[in-house]
Amino acid sequence: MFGLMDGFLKNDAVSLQKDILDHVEYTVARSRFNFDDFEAYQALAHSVRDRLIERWHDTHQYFKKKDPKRLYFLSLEFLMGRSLTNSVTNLGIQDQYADALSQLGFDYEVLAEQEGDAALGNGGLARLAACQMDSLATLDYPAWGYGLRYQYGLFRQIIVDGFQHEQPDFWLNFGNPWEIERVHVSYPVKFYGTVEEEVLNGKTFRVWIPAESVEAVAYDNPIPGYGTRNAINLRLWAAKPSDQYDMESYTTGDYINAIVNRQKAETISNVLYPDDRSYQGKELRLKQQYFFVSASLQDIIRRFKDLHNNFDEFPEKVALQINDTHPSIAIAEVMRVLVDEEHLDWSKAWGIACKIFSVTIHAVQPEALEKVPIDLLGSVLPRHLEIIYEINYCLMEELKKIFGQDYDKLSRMSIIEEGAVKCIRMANLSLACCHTVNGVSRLHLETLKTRVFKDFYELWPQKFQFKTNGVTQRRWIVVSNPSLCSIISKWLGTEAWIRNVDLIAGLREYAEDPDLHAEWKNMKKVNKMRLAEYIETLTSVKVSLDAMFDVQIKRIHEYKRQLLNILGIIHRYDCIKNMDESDKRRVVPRVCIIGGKAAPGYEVAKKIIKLCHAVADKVNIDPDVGDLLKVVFIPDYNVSVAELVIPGTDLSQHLSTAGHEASGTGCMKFLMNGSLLLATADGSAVEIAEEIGATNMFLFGAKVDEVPALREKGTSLKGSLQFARVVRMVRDGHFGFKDYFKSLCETVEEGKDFYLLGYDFASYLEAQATADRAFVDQEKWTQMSILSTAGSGKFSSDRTIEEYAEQSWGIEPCKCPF
Ligand SMILES: CCc1ccc([C@H](C)CC(=O)N[C@@H]2O[C@H](CO)[C@@H](O)[C@H](O)[C@H]2O)cc1
Repeated sequence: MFGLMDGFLKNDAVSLQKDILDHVEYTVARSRFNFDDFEAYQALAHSVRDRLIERWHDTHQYFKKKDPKRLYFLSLEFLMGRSLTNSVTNLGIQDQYADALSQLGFDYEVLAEQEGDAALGNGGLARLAACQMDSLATLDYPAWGYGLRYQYGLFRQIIVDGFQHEQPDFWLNFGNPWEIERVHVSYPVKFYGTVEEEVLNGKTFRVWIPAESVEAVAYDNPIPGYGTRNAINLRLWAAKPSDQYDMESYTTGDYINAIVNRQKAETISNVLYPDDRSYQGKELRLKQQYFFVSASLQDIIRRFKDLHNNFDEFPEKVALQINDTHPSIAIAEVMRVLVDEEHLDWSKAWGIACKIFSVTIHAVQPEALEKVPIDLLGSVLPRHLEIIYEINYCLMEELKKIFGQDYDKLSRMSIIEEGAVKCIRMANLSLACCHTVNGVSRLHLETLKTRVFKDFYELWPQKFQFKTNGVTQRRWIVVSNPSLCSIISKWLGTEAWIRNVDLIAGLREYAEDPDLHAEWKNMKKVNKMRLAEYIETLTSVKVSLDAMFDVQIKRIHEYKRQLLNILGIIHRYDCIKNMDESDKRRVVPRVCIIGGKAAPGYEVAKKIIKLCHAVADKVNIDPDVGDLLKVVFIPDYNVSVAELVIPGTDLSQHLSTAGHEASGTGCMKFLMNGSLLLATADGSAVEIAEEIGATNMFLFGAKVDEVPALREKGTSLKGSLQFARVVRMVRDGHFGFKDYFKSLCETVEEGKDFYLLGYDFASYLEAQATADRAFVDQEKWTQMSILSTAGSGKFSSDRTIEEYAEQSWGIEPCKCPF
């Protein structure tokens, strides 16, 4: 029903052809008789964009009419990936487009490959934000996403002789059909300067006299919901020189300098920080955070004031979600605007701030929590520093009333961190203000309650909640695994699961059905063939489809223990080398696939990437091993690569030391696609085991409450003999680069093995052996695979968003009727 008649634009194949050819001629400006695949893609994208814009307009007209409470989702990162196929799928016109294009002599898949990824983020946090936008739109919530329009996304990973090199990702080179530049939606953002005292009818006010102004211009990215007319907005800000010419240099003919200064302004939003580890207190990073926060709040308050003139109503109309502490300067900015510009008194303003803000923390390691040096904040945002001091003063006064002279606790809870470099603890600022503090899995919240934010939890237990992460089944099944999508719809007898994924549990009753098994195995084979072709094209390694495709794809981090995976591979290789032919016949062939980017300055992570290549170079050419074991590092891992690798995976690995992965979302995508999980009981894996049954996955390793004691043990903690042997092989140069890998081996030496690779190695090998045995019985494996998909419903971002809407944001669906 929906999709055929779409506003004014028709979606029958002939109309689509006409629109595409019109865009070839009038938008891409190529003759309709001579254009290449990329130009065809651009024209196709613009014809889809037209249909998104119609829905965007209708949705926002309707929101304006209904004036519902809106959610504003502030995130410094959105990892959107490609938009074309996701958009036509959510518009429900994929088939019409495929027909229209084939009649024009084009293959839809070929054109879809022309699109580059929008990689405006690092990893989990960023992709989660993108999945959540898809669910917010599909569930008809009146929501806006706000972020930065980086000109350079996450670097391209180029591998040269096994080493990672970073290449700038200038993704806007050929323009971006998925955005609409809103030249009229722009706001000045101020920086630096001083704060003066001003008296106004007897009342003294603090007035910020900024020294620099940069213009923020909006770029709108329509986000279509699936199976609804609603399309919400992701508004990304780009910095432009403000039109206030500094006439001074202009008149002195120092024209060039004037232009250079103007250009300097633009750099604020230019590049994404590629580091998802610790916060380095960089000035540009702080300016990026304040730039998008200030522009977003000016936009939000302008929209509120269009229909309201009393800030008492603000909390009823606005919910502000900050994605980790990166946008938490927004708290000080709201106080500045309400007190300095709207002249509300402090406590009233604070009351409003505490009603509108909620935060989600995505990290476990205290060092990932942001601390801004006071000098830096004082120079870039002098008035905000004053406000944060005032907020901290009120907090300390409140705590003194409760905890008296317990100065240790007061100094732990203070927003101001004394010490060599006095800092602002952005997490404590967020906790002091936000009405809800969310963890991203049940286990993560326990860690926040008992370790990271213990003091605050004891003071405000009601603020602490968890919203277990989720992923959108639209992109991660319907778009990336169409053959699985049709199997599910066929056996459930409906497509309703795409909007209501709890229905997917209906597959359970067919988990042993031989016909479903046959279709399921064929689906996996088709996806493995696609992956095998991709691997051969990229790495010229030929892999056998009968092998188990074993995958670990995520950012490279010591706590994610890609090194444990590689040491496990070396063990497997070593065993095969020492086998006789009869033993070899019982070996379950494996293709071990690893992929992920290392933060440019993260040396240990880069060594792990090199070691993976060094092992691959040795194993893949070893005649004694042949097809029994292949090792592949997939370069430049990103959203589109994940969409290709995940459907073709038999076994996925999630090896974080228990207590270190806040949630993990890759595991959920593998689960939805019927790949079995080999994992530690960490983050969301614990909840996955509850949903599908621990016997349908391969759990191993120390449990979260065992880790601290094991670490205490230090040198007395003996790794297994096998572990010592494989580390020795690396140290002795078995894979070359002896000196280069020395420090890497030292990270897992007894007494220094912080992430417990040695301790967990034995149970890891056991879990791997159990997986081997399970894989031999293909019917058993297929049943476990079907039960994995059937148990994945909980891990849809739709469930996550519904929980946030009901328990944190207090927003209701607002479905555009026409
Ligand atoms: C300041 C630099 C920086 C940038 C990004 C981050 C992110 C919080 C890191 C991140 O992506 N965390 C991941 O978030 C996912 C979504 O909630 C979780 O599933 C992962 O467990 C968590 O590591 C930390 C530090």
